[in-house]
Amino acid sequence: MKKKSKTLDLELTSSSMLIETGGKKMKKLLIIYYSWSNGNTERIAKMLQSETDSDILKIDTVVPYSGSYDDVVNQGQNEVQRGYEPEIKPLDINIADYDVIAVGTPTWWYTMAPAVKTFLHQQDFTGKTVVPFMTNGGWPGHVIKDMKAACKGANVVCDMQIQFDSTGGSNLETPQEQINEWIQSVKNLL
Ligand SMILES: Cc1cc2nc3c(=O)[nH]c(=O)nc-3n(C[C@H](O)[C@H](O)[C@H](O)COP(=O)(O)O)c2cc1C
Repeated sequence: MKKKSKTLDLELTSSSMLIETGGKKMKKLLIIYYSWSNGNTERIAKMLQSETDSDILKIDTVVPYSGSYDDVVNQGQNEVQRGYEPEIKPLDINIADYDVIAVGTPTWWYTMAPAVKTFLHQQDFTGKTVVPFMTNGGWPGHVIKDMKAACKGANVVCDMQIQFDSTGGSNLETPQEQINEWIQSVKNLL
């Protein structure tokens, strides 16, 4: 008797959950990004967050980059050339808890920022859907190709390149309409 009512409880819970989600089980989205210069990549990450039911997290290096913009451009070049992967701060999430992981990076010397490379190489993406997005100043290089190669096992979809101004500033060049279309395509995955 006791066992039967427990089963009924469970059935009621799952059917009310289905009603809440319009009869469709929603997939869980994590947005994780690195952003250094002006918060350009963070801006895009937050646009996606504002339109989705998602968790969002920023990647930080243990040792912060310091000096002038040009100092960091030079340091970044050196790190990219060496394939250096800086240590990143521990992340308060487990990607196993998510179905779709959107990963954002600025372009650093035609590839992803080194901190994002560290992150991608730390994870097991088997069975996950990964949405790579990047910002750049007009020289996108091979960021998306490199991100795809770094998250082995993932189903990589809806990749997006967003251009800001060529002086390394925060003026958005990609039309907002294109970004909205991309956000809609990510929503369609959920
Ligand atoms: C170290 C470094 C290297 C960069 N290399 C490139 C590049 O190869 N191609 C490009 O288009 N922009 C490059 N940029 C510009 C940034 O990708 C662009 O401004 C980006 O939107 C910054 O994003 P954030 O504000 O989120 O850091 C570089 C910037 C830095 C700091």
